[in-house]
Amino acid sequence: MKLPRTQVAVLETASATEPRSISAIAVETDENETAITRAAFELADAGLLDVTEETTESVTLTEEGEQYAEYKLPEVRLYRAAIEHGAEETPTSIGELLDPADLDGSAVEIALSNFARKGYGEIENGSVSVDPDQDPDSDAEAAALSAIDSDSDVGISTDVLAALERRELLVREETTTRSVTLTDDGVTALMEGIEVADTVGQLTPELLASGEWQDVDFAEYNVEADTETIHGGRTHVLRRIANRVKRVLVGMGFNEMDGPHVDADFWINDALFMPQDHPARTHWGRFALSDPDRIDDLPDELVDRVRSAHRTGVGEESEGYHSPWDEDFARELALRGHTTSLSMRYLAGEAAGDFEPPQRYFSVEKAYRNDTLDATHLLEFFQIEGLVMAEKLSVRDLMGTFTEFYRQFGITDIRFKPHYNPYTEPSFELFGRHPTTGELIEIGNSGLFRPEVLEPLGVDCDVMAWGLALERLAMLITGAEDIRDLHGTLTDLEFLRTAEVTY
Ligand SMILES: N[C@@H](Cc1ccccc1)C(=O)O
Repeated sequence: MKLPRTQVAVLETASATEPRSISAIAVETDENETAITRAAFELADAGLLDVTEETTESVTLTEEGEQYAEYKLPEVRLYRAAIEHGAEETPTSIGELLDPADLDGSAVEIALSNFARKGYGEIENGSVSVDPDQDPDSDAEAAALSAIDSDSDVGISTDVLAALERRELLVREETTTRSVTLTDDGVTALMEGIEVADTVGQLTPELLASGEWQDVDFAEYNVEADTETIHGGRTHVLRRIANRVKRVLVGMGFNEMDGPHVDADFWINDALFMPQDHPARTHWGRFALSDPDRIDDLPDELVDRVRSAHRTGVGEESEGYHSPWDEDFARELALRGHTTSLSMRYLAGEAAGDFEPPQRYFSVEKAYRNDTLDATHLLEFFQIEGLVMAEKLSVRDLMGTFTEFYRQFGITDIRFKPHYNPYTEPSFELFGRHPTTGELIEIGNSGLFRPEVLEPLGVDCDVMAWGLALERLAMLITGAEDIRDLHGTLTDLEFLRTAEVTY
């Protein structure tokens, strides 16, 4: 025999000798009672099961009933107080009895009417007289209340129950309990073996046309079943953080710079007073372009001033490198190794017109380095470039700006380490504490531009600047321990899907 799953479960849980309640079966089979009830009636129709119904009454005290169970009925309290006051001899005014009987408000009315109803005495013209032969200890209503209160509501007469119900001291409820017992046919069926019938997942035209739909068991929806997680489109973690960085910097009064990814070495390095034999300028460090491999249009006057800064320095105390300076090299094209090339173009008045202080600029753009790929280095990464041009700037301004910037991302533990850059003096590297490893990781580099950079550009005030790594900021924000989880060819999609960006 083949039966739907729930029916099989009911049959297997039912007994032939002892009625079992639907709710017990529901608990045991881990099904809901409605499904079990339906299955039980279907089995009863098939003659495999007997279903019996038993109606039981449950009685519960109302709040007032509970109160009286604890503090006695108002009429009983009135009777006791009256006896103590000697009201069996002389009628006592009600007023005098209220306090000793602990009655007030509506309880007074309740006490008086029930006192009279139960024949505890008489009330006339505001005075109470009692019948000394009454015994409130055997008050049936009081006894019933305490019996119900202590859950032993056996043997309470229906009259008393009705009276207490009228007084709204209790509520009566009828509950129907259904129990099942296996019939002989049920037992036989079980012994012969019952299989779980296949369930139909979808109603088809064929099922309808053949009438078969009436006999099949439809699968129930399981709204708690595990389902495949569907990942909707989502802005990349890094892009989200980049957007946030931009908003923060705009909020701090900065404008956004842009410029070429491929640029002349002049803007990437020479304008920055980077000696032409600096290791970062060798073919190991940079991605050079071969076609075209150089540009012609450089601002001639600036080229001359930069050449002279490199060769002999600027002003009185600056020396320069006293080495040859090759203009051809300065015209060579490469992917920018940092976005400080943009700062140079802006400071030179090349990009945003006349550049008078005060100015604040930033960019969140890609830089390219021929580094060795590892957990903290990528060949291309995003730099958060920034510059502030103003009359009087100090290291304090630099630190204050970083403190404020990182604070917006909830990062408060940042460290400054004196550093060397050919183009800034003083220079500082920045470190932040990784949230999961606890290690200090380098998050940026900064400083105040040297006169050898500023003078050729025609800038005669202070300029502080920095390059912060967006990916390192992202590591601090997301807890990523490997930069390659965030971007590159090995990104961990699961990490990106679930990464929490908190700030
Ligand atoms: N260009 C530097 C960052 C920097 C920019 C401006 C001033 C000082 C430092 C780097 O890539 O590390």
